[in-house]
Formats: sequence, structure tokens, C-alpha cells
Amino acid sequence: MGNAVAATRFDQSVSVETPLKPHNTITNLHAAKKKVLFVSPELADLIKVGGLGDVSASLPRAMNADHDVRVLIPGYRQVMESGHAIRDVGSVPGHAALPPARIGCMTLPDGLVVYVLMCPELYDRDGTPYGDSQGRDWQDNHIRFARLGLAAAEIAAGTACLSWCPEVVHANDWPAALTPAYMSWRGQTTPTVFTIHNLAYQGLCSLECSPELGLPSSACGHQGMEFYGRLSFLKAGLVYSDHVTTVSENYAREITTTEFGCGLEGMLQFKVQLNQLSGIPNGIDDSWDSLNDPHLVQGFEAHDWEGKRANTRHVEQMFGLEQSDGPLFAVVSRLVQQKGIDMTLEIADAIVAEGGRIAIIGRGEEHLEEAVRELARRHPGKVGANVGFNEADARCMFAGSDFLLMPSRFEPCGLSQMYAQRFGSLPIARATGGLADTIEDGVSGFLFQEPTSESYLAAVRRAMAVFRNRELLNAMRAHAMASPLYWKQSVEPYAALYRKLLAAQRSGGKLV
Ligand SMILES: Nc1ncnc2c1ncn2[C@@H]1O[C@H](COP(=O)(O)OP(=O)(O)O[C@H]2O[C@H](CO)[C@@H](O)[C@H](O)[C@H]2O)[C@@H](O)[C@H]1O
Repeated sequence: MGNAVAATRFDQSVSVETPLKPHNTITNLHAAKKKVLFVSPELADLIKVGGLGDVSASLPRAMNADHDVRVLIPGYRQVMESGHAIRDVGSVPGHAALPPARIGCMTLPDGLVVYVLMCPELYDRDGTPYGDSQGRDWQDNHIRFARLGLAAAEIAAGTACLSWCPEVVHANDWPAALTPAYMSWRGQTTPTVFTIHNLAYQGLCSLECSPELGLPSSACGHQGMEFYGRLSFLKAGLVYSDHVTTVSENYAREITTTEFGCGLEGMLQFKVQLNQLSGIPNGIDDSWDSLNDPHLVQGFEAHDWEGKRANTRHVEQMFGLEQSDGPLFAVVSRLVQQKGIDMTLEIADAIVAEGGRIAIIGRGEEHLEEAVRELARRHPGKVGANVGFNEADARCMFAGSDFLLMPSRFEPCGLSQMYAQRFGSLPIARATGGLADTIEDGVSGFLFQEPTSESYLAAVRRAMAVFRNRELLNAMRAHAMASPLYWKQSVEPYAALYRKLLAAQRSGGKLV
């Protein structure tokens, strides 16, 4: 990337903020709003791969009425070129193989403050936050995300030259998981929360990477982040944070079992004994408003089913589907094993044979992308597939479809099923994780128990039977659209957790 481009990226006209003295950790103890640093690899306003991007955009905003939550994300190319002015406000030194970096500050139009970790050699690349445009993970991901964690630790220590210092640090998923770890190794006492959005992605690297990350020797043992002979970023988040949350109550229970614990269930059971693991469900933000969403061809409310139908016609056109009186099923999903796409492929012929049509938008594993394309080729006019990522199209699909197919093998919370319900599309989902917590079987959607195509198809058939009973269908749609799934329900549990950790810190140290 040439200098000319780089030079346009930082708004240097604003003076660098006055550095804070190291360890002068809290500028105003009596400030009403607690300062929280929210560390994440995604933020939907700027870059989104999946649900973590949505949560990072909506949870801090929902919390901000009573808190001062600021987000720290890496300065990927998409972030630096987003068009938002970035003030250069601080810096962090290098450590082992982690290069030094600058910290920028971006204020989004609604006032959300975002710190951007600017390190072009690590983040200025084509592709996604995690890999290249062919879907291959970046080979230096351990360095890229250790850099993120250590920068967050420096901000928390007041050593990043910022005029703001958090009282609580909230790190999300493996890419941010070294935040509490570096804080612990450096003796920092600011309370830390680590949220698991998906236990299956662990951020594993070789033990030999330890010197590159500048880890203390204790980190590489069983009591540290060693996991079956490798280093696990996610395990570091569990071991070194003061409290672990995950994104639904059901998933919080499930991850303590062998079936869902990904080998970490013993550690998670221990966290439960210490009262350091809880489930706080995700919500959705109020942009999910079927009457006023500008992406829809026609806004609609419950009982205005003609308005919803206008969106169905639009989705049919988008996907080249024949018009029909049969149900329209939508798939809006990352195309990965977790999401059970293979099961949808197995039952698709039956859905089509029984009068259904399917519209699929998704991106992910190459073999699943190809299988989805092949399915659409086999059923012209009945199945349409768009292999890619498009938020506006996804919103139209939630509004235009009758049912959302979400047969996830596991699902920490799931957002798509909540979006679908809000837009009057009834989710058909496996009763797992947050899906079981947010869908009422036979009331706002359809749940099935076993991760088999037989069990799934039986649920689809129940949905089709309801589709033929207009009165019941419309009652279920209206109920789904009224489901109380907004963030409001999650704000207080997070606020209570922050209060508890701060109280523990005041009364003599961290929770043990
Ligand atoms: N091709 C495409 N085009 C447009 N939009 C697309 C898309 N594919 C997916 N999306 C969107 O991406 C998001 C996916 O969020 P989910 O929560 O459903 O799953 P994900 O597995 O990514 O998130 C993980 O983190 C979240 C957040 O905690 C948990 O809810 C979840 O269970 C966990 O697996 C939704 O906003 C969906 O609409």
C-alpha cells in the first residue's frame, strides 16, 4: 500500500491527545458512567463476517445510556478506508514479534467511539479479518490477534498514551482472548470479562509460537493456555479472565458437557463451581423494524400480509424463482458445518417436491458453496442461490420468506432466527443453544431435537401444514413479530456483572 493512500488514512490535523501517566488508571473514580473497553475483531458498521460483528455494534450502543463503552478493533483495510475520520491518539510499543502500533480514534455518526489498532503490516490486506479472499487463514493470525490483545492490555494499563482508561475490559472470542491473559501476566487488576460467541473457534497455534508472542513460561503449561500440545487463545480467555459469559443460558449449560464443550468442558465446569460462567442472551437492535426498514421494497406490520407479500415477490425476482402459492424458505447463513447446511441439502429435494421454494444466501466453505450452487442448478425456478454476503439482500429475505431454515448442529445464540421472527418469517431450527431459548415451538417457529435429516424434515412438514392453515400461520407470524428480543433484556445482566467485578476489585482484589 503506497504512502499516498496511507497518508489519507489518518486525520493528523487534530493534535495527539495528552498521554495519561502509566497506572493512573481511573481518571475520575466518581464518574457516573463506568468506562468499558470492548475488544472485538469485528464491528458491523465497518467489517462483519457473522454475528459477532452485529453484537459488537449493538451491545456497546445498548449499554451506552449508563456506561461509556468504547470498542477496540484492528485497523483492517476496510476499517481504514471506511471514510470515517481517524485521529491519531496513541501508540503501543512492540513486544517479542509483535510490532509497535499506533492507536487511532474514530467517532461514528451516532457518537460510538472506536479505537483502531493501526498496524498496516498486520492488517492492511485484502480478504476477511481472518483469512485471504480464498478463505485460507492468515499464517500470522497468532501475531495479528496477540497484537490486538496486548494493545487492549496497554490501554487498560494507561500506557497507550490515551486520555481515557477503562475500568472494565470486555474481550470477545478467541481473537481478543489474549487481552485478559496479557493483563494477568502483567499484574493488572482491572476487571476482565471474556465472552464466548463460539467455542468451536479456538485460535490454536504451535507451542513453538510462544517466544513470538512473548509469553511467560507459565502460559505454556496445563494451568495456562496449553491445550493438547498446542497454544489455545480461547483457553487463555477462560483461564485469565475474571468472568466468562456466553450468549445464551442454554449454551452456557451445553458447553459444560462433552457433546458441546470442544474439550474444554472440564475447565468450564470448574468455572461454574467458581460462579464465573454465565449465559446472557444476545438481542437485536431496533433497526430490525419491518415497517421502516429502508432495505425492504415495502414496509409492513403484523396483519399487513399483503405488504409482506410484496417482499416475497421481490425475493422471487432476486433469485429467479417461479411465482407460486407454495411456501418460500430462506437460508441466510455462513456456509459451515455448524449451520447444518448439508442437512438442508439432503431435504431440499423433498421440499421442492412438496411445493416449496428455497432462496439461499451464504458464504463459507468451498465445498458447501459449490453444493449450494449445484442444488440451484438442479432445481431452476425452485431453488435460487447467491454465494456471497449482502446485508440488504439478507434483510429482504427475512421479510419476504415464510420460513427460515436454521438446522444448526450447535448455536451459541443465533441472530438470524431473531431477525426472521421480527420480520414475520418463522424459523425452523434445531432445539439447541440459543435457538431453543428464543423460539417457541409451534408458537413463533418450529424446533426439532435430533441433528438428523429425518427429524428436520418432520419439522419442515409441520411448518408446511401450518402454511396451509392461513389463520394459524398468520397468528404465528404475528406472535413471532411481537417476540421481545431486543437488547434491553441483556443490558442489565451485563451491567450487574460489571458492578459485581468492580465491587470485588474494590474490596481487595480480583474474584477468585
Ligand atoms: N451471506 C450472508 N449475507 C448477509 N448476511 C449474512 C450472511 N450470512 C450470515 N449473515 C448474517 O450474519 C449474522 C449471523 O449471525 P448468527 O448469530 O446467526 O451466527 P454466527 O455463527 O455468525 O455468530 C456467532 O456469534 C453470534 C453472536 O454472539 C451468535 O449469535 C452465534 O450463535 C454464533 O455462532 C446474521 O446477521 C446474518 O443475517
